[in-house]
Order: sequence, then structure tokens, then C-alpha cells
Amino acid sequence: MSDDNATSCTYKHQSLCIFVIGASGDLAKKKTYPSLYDLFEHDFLPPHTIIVGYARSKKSDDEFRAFIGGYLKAKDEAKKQAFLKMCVYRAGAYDSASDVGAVSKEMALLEAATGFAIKNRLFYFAIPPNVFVPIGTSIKASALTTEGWNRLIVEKPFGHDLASFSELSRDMGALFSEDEIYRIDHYLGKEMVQNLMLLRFANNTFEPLWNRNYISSVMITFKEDIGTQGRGGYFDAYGIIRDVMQNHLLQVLSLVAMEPPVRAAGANYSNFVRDEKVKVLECIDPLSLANTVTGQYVGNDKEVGYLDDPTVPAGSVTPTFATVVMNIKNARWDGVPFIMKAGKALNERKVEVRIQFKPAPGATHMFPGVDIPRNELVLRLQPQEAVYMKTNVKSPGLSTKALASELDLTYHERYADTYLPDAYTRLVLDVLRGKQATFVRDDELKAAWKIFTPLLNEIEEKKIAPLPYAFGSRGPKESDELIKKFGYEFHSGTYTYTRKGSA
Ligand SMILES: NC(=O)C1=CN([C@@H]2O[C@H](COP(=O)(O)OP(=O)(O)OC[C@H]3O[C@@H](n4cnc5c(N)ncnc54)[C@H](OP(=O)(O)O)[C@@H]3O)[C@@H](O)[C@H]2O)C=CC1
Ligand SMILES: O=C1O[C@H](COP(=O)(O)O)[C@@H](O)[C@H](O)[C@H]1O
Repeated sequence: MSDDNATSCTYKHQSLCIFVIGASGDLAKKKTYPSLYDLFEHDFLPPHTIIVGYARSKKSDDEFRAFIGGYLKAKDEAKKQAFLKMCVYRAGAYDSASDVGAVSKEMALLEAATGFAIKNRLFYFAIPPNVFVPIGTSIKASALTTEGWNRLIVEKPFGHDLASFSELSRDMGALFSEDEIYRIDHYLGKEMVQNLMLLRFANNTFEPLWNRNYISSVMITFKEDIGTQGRGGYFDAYGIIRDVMQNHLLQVLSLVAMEPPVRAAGANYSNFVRDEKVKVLECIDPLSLANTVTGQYVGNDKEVGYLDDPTVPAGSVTPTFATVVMNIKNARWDGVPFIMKAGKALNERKVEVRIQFKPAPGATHMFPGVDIPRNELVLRLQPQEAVYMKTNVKSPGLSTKALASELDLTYHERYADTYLPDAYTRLVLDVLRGKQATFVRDDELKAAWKIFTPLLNEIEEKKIAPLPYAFGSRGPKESDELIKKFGYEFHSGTYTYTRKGSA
């Protein structure tokens, strides 16, 4: 969560030099530079910011500006040109302290020219993890500022399992301190994820019910309606569990399930929040195949299947879909299934948290013969952020039937003119402000890998074949059977959402 000084730029009277490492790559052009531009356009970057792109391929400043310029969504062309003027590009090797040092010296001259005594440096690692340590070593040897702060943004994947994570963490920890490292999980920058703590802890209507006495299950669903689209080569080494569950969805789960932090805003709150996230993750047993369903999509006459992607190895058994069920063994949640479901090539694009409540006590006796669905609180992260509570009311008019309706807060209607920045924009701003609450701490990742590594090992060692599901379907039917077994009740046909323009 950001502070309320949300309208001003931080460190106006200090210089800022941003090193984008891997500047010629996909992430840099699609996310890093657009988010930096967004911050610049909204006056969140200090006026004398210098942005230097660094990668192996050779390009002139102008070639580089033309390369990233096409990805900046600018309302104001003059502002875009001013931003591009701040951007330079230098080529060099990642494992060369002398290449990195030469760029650092050149930047130091520009920093000196700003006249500010405090000179801060931000290093954005838009590179694959095998390069983290070589470039980190070069930066440590020759590019850190001694006259301000040094901060490092690193991107997932943070390891492949518990062992590889521990190795990476040890090597990075030898180079940089924990308060210099900002491990980005872009889900922590999404509007509805940032909303979770306020919604839970600032409403007396929710928090008293937020436990095993009232809630029967919590389901976190991630659905994409596209396949791997030529990225199968990358995806095949990870699979859906590593790609979105161990990181994005587990981050959401920890915010839904954690105990209230000592403070969630104000001075030094970052570690209070992260302490609670770690505690709740430590209460989850490692996953196993018994509570898991995996799937892989197959093609139809319109769409190609996963194995038809030429970048996917023949006969791959990598899951593109998974449902897992977790139990959080603490006083608040023991016995409440936390269901995580994620898949590519499904029937829709949607990410949501669905909290299903226990049946209203005595209601079936009081209203004999009336079908009364369970209440559900749904937080839709995308598309179109919304919070709605599926609530039973009397059917309007002369009828006495129960009707499932909703108390509905749909963001694009209620806050029609509000600027909702991209997740990356919010997170980079948090780094500039030194707010680490929205970044993943080392011990959170360790706890996350402890939950998932046994399952991943079991799947890989036993070469478990994923169940086939059709492109454009809801995934394998076994997933519905699993969640039904854990008490999730789907009320078919009792509810339709009819408002015009709904998602
Ligand atoms: N403010 C707004 O914009 C609002 C919009 N709506 C919209 O109304 C529609 C209905 O909403 P809602 O009832 O919440 O959601 P859905 O009807 O889409 O789904 C309800 C839940 O049941 C699951 N489900 C669907 N089919 C089956 C099945 N055959 N067996 C087991 N489980 C199943 C879904 O899982 P799965 O995702 O896997 O299919 C989902 O978790 C949605 O499109 C929603 O976005 C509703 C209220 C407010
Ligand atoms: O990290 C990843 O996330 C995206 C989904 O992000 P979203 O913001 O579009 O929901 C996913 O498509 C990709 O496979 C994964 O690597």
C-alpha cells in the first residue's frame, strides 16, 4: 500500500540514476520503460533523472529510443520526447566489472552535473535469473553509489525449487542486503490486491466473519483464454504451478489469510506486513498429488493444442492447468480448504478470489422448499476490478421466492474517472519511496517453495501425465470433482448477472 503523498514525486532534491539491465529485451520494452514513462508523465520521477539502458547488443542512443518509443503510451508527444531524451543506452557484458564500471563513471559525471549532494541509484534487473549473480557482482564491484541509496529490482523466477532458490538467495545475499533487494511480483501491484488489507481490516462487516466459523472455502482462480502462443519453450521448463501459483496466487492467498499486521501504513510498516505473510505460509502443509489435479490443453479445429506448439518438446507432460487444495493449520483457518486453480487456454480471462460462506443456520427450516445458495464474496482482480457479495433477497414483487442477487462495487462504474495505474508503475514508485511491503522477502519465498517443491518433485519424478482438456473449456472435469469433494458448492442456474455492460 502506498502512502497518501501519492501526488508528489519523491527525492526532488536528490539525483536519481536508473540502470535498466537487459534493456534490449522483452520485459524492458513491454513493462520497465512504459512504467518509468508513466511515472514521468505523472511527475513522479525527480526532474534530473537519468535512465541508462544496459545490455549486450550494440545500439546507438537514437536506435534505442526508437526501439522503446513505440511501446510508450503517451498522451502528450512533447512529454514523450522529453522522457526519451533522459534515456541513453550502453552495451557491455554482464560479467564485466570494467564494462559496467565505465558506464558508472559516465553516469557519475551526469549525476555531478545535477549539483545535488545525494545521488541515488536504482538497478532494474530485466534479465533471466542466470545473469543475476554475474551482473550483481559487476555492479557491486564498480557501480554502487556511496552518496545515496542503492536499490535493486529483481524479477521472477526466483529459483526453480527450494534448492535452487536457496542457492540464488545465498549468492544474492552475499552481494546485497535484504533492504536493498526488491523482488517484484507484479500481482502485488494490482489494484484489488492492494485493496485487500483495507477491505479486510478497515471494515467491521468483514473481519469478524473472516474465519473457519463462517467461511466454508476460499477459491483463488486464474484463467487465461490464450495458450502459450509460441512461448511454449519458456513455459515448458516451468509449467503453470511455477508460472503463476507459487508466486502470484500464493501472494494473494497470503494477504487473504494472514493475521492483521501491527501496522499496514506509516513508518516502517513493510516488515510488519511481511512477517504476517510468512507466518501464515509457515502454517500450510507441503502439497502432494492427493489434493491436486493437473491438465494440459488439446487443440480443436480453431486453436492449436499445447503439444502442437513447435517450441514445446514432443510428448511434454508439463501441466498448463492445475487445481490444488491447501489447509492452513492455524486457529483461524484449520479445516477451510484454500483452493487454487490456474490454467491457460480456458473459456475466459479472469482472476478472482471467491470466498464461499457456510449456509445460513436454520434458513432451510424457515424457508421450506426454497433453494438458498451460499453467500459468496467475490474480489475480481481482472478484467474490470469488482467486489461483489452474492446475497439472498426476496424476489421483488408478489413472489416470496429467494433470489440470489449482489451487493456490487464495480470499479469502472463507481470510480469511472479514476486513474488506475499499471501494477509495474505502482511498484516502481514504491521502490523509489523505499516501501518494501509490496515486494517479496527472502523468507516468504523460502516458505512458498517449501509448500510447492514436494508436489513439483512428485509430478516430475513420477512423470505424471496431465489430464487433457479442450482449448476454450473450463479445464478437466476432475478439477470440479476435487473442489466438490472439499465442500465447494456450485449453484447452477440460481443466479444470473444481468446488468448492462457487465464483464
Ligand atoms: N460487478 C460485476 O461486474 C459483477 C459481475 N458478475 C458477473 O456475473 C457472472 C456470474 O457471477 P458469479 O456467480 O460470481 O460467477 P460464475 O457464475 O462465473 O461462477 C461461479 C463459480 O462457480 C464455478 N463454476 C462455474 N461452472 C461450474 C460448474 N459446472 N461446476 C462447478 N463450478 C462451476 C466458477 O468457476 P470457474 O471460474 O472455474 O468457471 C466460479 O467459481 C460472472 O460473469 C461475473 O463476472 C456478477 C456480479 C457482479
Ligand atoms: O507472470 C506471469 O503472469 C502472466 C499473467 O499476468 P497478468 O497480469 O496478465 O494476469 C502470465 O500470462 C504469464 O504466463 C506469467 O509468466
